[in-house]
Amino acid sequence: MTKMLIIGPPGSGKGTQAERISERLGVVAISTGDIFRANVKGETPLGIEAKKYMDAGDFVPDSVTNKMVRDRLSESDVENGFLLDGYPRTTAQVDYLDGILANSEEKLDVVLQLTADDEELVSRLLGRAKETGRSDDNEAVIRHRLDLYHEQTEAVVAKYAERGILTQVDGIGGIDEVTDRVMQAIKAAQAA
Ligand SMILES: Nc1ncnc2c1ncn2[C@@H]1O[C@H](COP(=O)(O)OP(=O)(O)O)[C@@H](O)[C@H]1O
Ligand SMILES: [Mg+2]
Repeated sequence: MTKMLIIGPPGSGKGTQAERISERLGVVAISTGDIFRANVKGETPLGIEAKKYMDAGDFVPDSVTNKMVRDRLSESDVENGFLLDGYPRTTAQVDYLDGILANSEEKLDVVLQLTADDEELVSRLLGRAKETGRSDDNEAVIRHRLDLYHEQTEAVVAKYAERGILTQVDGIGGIDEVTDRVMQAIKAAQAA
C-alpha cells in the first residue's frame, strides 16, 4: 500500500494532480481543503468553525484539523493506500500525522512537492476566482496564503527532505505535462 503526500503552494495544482494520481494508482485522494469546503457548504459545526479561518486565508487550528484527518484515515477506503493533499502544512501537523501512522506498518512512502513561483501562482488563483468564485481567492487573501506557505509549510517540506522521501516536481507547464512529470517522479521514488 502506497502512502503519499502532495504538497505545494496554493495554486500549484495539487488538487488537479491529486485527482489524476488517485485515478491512475487506485488510491484515495484526501484533500483537507475539500473536506472543509464540503462542511462549509453543509453548514455543519465543523464547517461553521472552519469558515472563519478559511475566508481570511488563515489555517484552521491544528486541534480541529488533526482530529478531522485522524477520523478520515480511520475509514476503510484507505486500505489500498492514500494520497494526502493539503495536510500536513504545519510542523505540528507532521508530528500528529507521525503519531497516527505509528500504529501502521509503514510511514509515508513518497512526498511530492509541486513548485511554482509566487507571481505565476497569484495569476492562476485570480483566474480561478473568476471561474469558481472560491471565497478565499481574492488578491489580499491569496498573498496571505502564500506568506503562510513560506512561513510554515516550507518547514514541513524541509522535514520530509531530511527524511529522504521528498521529490520536487516542476509545476509550471500544461496540466498533462505536469501529470507526466508527477507519474515519472512517483515511479522513480518507488524504485529507489
Ligand atoms: N492542513 C490544514 N491545516 C489548516 N488549515 C487547512 C488545512 N488544509 C486546508 N485548510 C484550510 O482550508 C483552506 C483551503 O485549503 P486548500 O483548498 O488546500 O487550499 P490551497 O490548495 O489553495 O492551498 C486553507 O486556506 C485553510 O484555511
Ligand atoms: Mg487545493
